[in-house]
Amino acid sequence: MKLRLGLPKGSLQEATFNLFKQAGFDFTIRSRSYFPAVNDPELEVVLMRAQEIPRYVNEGVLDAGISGLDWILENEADVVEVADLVYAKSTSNPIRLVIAVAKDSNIKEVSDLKGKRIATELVRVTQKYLKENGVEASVEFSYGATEVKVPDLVDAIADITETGSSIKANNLRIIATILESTTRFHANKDAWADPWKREKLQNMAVLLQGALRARSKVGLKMNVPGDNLDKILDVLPAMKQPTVSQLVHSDWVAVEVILDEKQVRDLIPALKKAGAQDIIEYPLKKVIP
Ligand SMILES: Nc1ncnc2c1ncn2[C@@H]1O[C@H](COP(=O)(O)OP(=O)(O)OP(=O)(O)O)[C@@H](O)[C@H]1O
Ligand SMILES: O=P(O)(O)OC[C@H]1O[C@H](OP(=O)(O)OP(=O)(O)O)[C@H](O)[C@@H]1O
Ligand SMILES: [Mg+2]
Repeated sequence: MKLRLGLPKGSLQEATFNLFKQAGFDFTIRSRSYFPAVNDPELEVVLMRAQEIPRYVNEGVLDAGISGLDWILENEADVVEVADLVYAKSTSNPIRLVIAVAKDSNIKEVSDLKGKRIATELVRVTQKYLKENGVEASVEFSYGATEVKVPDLVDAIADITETGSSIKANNLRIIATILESTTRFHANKDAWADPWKREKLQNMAVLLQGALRARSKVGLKMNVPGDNLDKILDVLPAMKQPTVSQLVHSDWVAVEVILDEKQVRDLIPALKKAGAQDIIEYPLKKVIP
């Protein structure tokens, strides 16, 4: 038995391949081939556009796939969400589908879009949003490079923003957020109903989530004179349960803890001050609660 999996070409490709690698799935792409080789004989992988993956998952051509929530909604794909994977092209944050206008435009809010022209790759999602807000406007499909169409070709755009640099570079101003979107590991309903496929999907989800969770965390290990242990435990973040082990032939102990990487910069000097020595920090590949 094999699970047929669609992975995105384009914006999400590199980040997706990196995440899968960290999760233990290694892909090799031969040039121009859309069928990467993978080190898991239970997987059959197809590279496709993110726009189309939810549709093919919905239709059962693929058992499962990776794409953004934006394209799942745009395709009105009735799929099972196996895992919400919070990563995008260049960050680990959700992205936003926003409506933007030229900086000096007199369009200030959604109601000002009445009778205006809006270009977007996500026509249905945009139309639905305008309808919910009681605004009648003309929404036209854009193949991409949408930002450059304002103000000469259209009055506004609905486009993805991640770092904000495209909005800034094109002198645009955001007037509304239609949707926050993250990357979704989603499956076909019949595939989900198949016990073997469901278990495979769930196992993959654990590994993928574990890999993502590990990215913001590190391990910290140190040696501490037994007398200083209480002081050290006071410094360490309260909700953590450090592992304390006795060093052989010594009254020193080793303390080990997993914590958010962003805490480490303040913590290491404090630990040193409290008497810790031989402090090491190491990266983690997976964290499974
Ligand atoms: N920074 C980003 N810019 C655009 N899309 C992003 C970004 N980060 C994540 N995504 C997600 O990637 C998918 C975009 O893929 P899509 O195939 O529409 O375009 P693309 O990969 O950017 O290709 P193209 O270069 O033709 O625009 C969407 O689901 C979107 O949510
Ligand atoms: O906020 P930012 O980090 O700048 O990212 C958002 C930009 O990235 C995407 O463009 P893409 O590279 O897919 O090109 P496209 O416009 O041709 O789709 C998206 O459509 C925005 O233009
Ligand atoms: Mg794009």
